[in-house]
Amino acid sequence: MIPYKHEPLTDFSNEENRQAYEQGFKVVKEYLGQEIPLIIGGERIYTEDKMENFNPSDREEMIGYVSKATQEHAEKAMQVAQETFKTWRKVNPEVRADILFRAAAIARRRKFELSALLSKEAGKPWPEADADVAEGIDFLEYYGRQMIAMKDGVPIAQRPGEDNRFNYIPLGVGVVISPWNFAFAIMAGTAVAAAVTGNTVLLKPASNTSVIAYKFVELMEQAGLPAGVINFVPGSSRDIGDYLVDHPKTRFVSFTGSREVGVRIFERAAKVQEGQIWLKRVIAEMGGKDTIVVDSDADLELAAQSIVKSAFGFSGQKCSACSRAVVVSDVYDQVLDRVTELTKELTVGNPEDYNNFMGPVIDKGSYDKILNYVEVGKEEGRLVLGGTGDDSKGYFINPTIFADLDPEARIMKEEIFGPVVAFAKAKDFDEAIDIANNTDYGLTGAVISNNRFHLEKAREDFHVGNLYFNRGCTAAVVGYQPFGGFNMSGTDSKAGGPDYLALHMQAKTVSEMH
Ligand SMILES: NC(=O)c1ccc[n+]([C@@H]2O[C@H](COP(=O)([O-])OP(=O)(O)OC[C@H]3O[C@@H](n4cnc5c(N)ncnc54)[C@H](O)[C@@H]3O)[C@@H](O)[C@H]2O)c1
Ligand SMILES: N[C@@H](CCC=O)C(=O)O
Repeated sequence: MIPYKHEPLTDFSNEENRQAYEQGFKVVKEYLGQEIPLIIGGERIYTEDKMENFNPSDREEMIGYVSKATQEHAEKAMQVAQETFKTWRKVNPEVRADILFRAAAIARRRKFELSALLSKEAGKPWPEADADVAEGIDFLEYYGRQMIAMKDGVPIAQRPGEDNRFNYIPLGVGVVISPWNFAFAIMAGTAVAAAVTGNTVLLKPASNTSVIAYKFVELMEQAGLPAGVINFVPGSSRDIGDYLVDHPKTRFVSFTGSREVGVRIFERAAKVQEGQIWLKRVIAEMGGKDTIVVDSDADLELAAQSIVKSAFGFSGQKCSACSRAVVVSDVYDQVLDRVTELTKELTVGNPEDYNNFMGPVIDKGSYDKILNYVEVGKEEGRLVLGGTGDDSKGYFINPTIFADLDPEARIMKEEIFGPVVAFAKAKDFDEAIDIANNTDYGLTGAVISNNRFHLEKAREDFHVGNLYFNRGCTAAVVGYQPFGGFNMSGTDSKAGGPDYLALHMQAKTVSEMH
């Protein structure tokens, strides 16, 4: 088996690749507006009540009509998953890994279709969609290899006449709850991390992006995943969210999403339900309020480029997005002016057009929430650019820059999850790091500096799970920059990292006396 290497991103300056993406749209158009079933134990179940998934760039275009799981369906899926676990847990880890490798190959062959679907269902510009699919392929390749590496456990101390073994075994039935913003990568990564380690899964994707999740479960079946290992239960979190989390047979919950929901899940999962014989494990990857710090001795062009790309890529709808720029005062105006200049060049429009850098935000709820924060920003700071939106056809918000914020301002502390960046001035580098650390989160951050001692200070004191030097604060690559945050950014797990699969297993010691 060749060593892991991340999936290369597509070069869209190449005409052939652009044509392949356009062809991807043609393939997607063949199944737009399809009815999407639940998948429980391999059985397709179509429900009367459905979610209407629309294109956030053009809400008249329906992506699919997705069946909604009820608590009865969730219960059926739980029973199927428990039964399947009895056999799946005993399948050779190398066989489980082979399924992931085959799934990666299938996804690679279909990557333009999958990316085109993300452009439609999640409003992702081509490069962002391509990166999302590439990351999903990376998770499949990386976790497959990780499982093989862990299959024989860890050597432990031995004594004459004794054979001591330390092996990892699966946990049981996992509820995997995924977000809409990395609708392929995170949904696929969290589901296969649970499955490849021998668990069975109830997958509840975000409602906005359930069609790509369905396509993924189909793809896993094509790769040979047995029925009942991943059960697809899209639906309203109001109807089945608590039910899945509270269920006494739920052994663990792997959640990626907002702080608010993550805290709710963490609290509910802590309660031992009637008939429950374990403490549920919760793996949570939550929100962020991420900062790029710019030092006085720094490449200011790099700083400006990094802020713009990290703040406005995918309309800032990333937990890793740069929503705060903290700049040392003697270079503040220069950096702010350059960021403003670069931002004016960004194109906003339907992401099906390759030339658009930014597409829409995901839905009306997000649109209204972000514009509400714009009004807050106008009270707290100086609006330098943007602050407007257009929801006549889709949910488009222009890239927005606020300046001269107090470090304690709301738009400096609360996750907006949109194309809004707030600038604050620091009197020196030490103060900049203090401001960077003043949120409840601890996900990503970046420092743009040529001062080695300042970088080393940041390495020690800038309290985020993913810290980057002299680059932007988004775009962790699986296996190279394991991803996950501190404090209210989650349970300190690191997706795409060497210890991630262990979170889905438990260690067993067996000692034989000869
Ligand atoms: N840390 C990370 O790696 C990471 C990655 C992506 C997104 N996020 C965060 O996710 C948020 C954006 O994603 P979102 O809008 O999908 O988040 P969300 O919390 O609204 O929803 C996430 C998932 O939880 C489900 N859900 C909602 N309420 C639930 C409940 N009561 N019980 C069970 N499930 C429930 C949703 O249906 C969805 O599938 C942002 O805060 C972002 O920072 C974090
Ligand atoms: N892992 C992604 C962020 C995921 C959250 O939305 C990145 O590193 O930019």
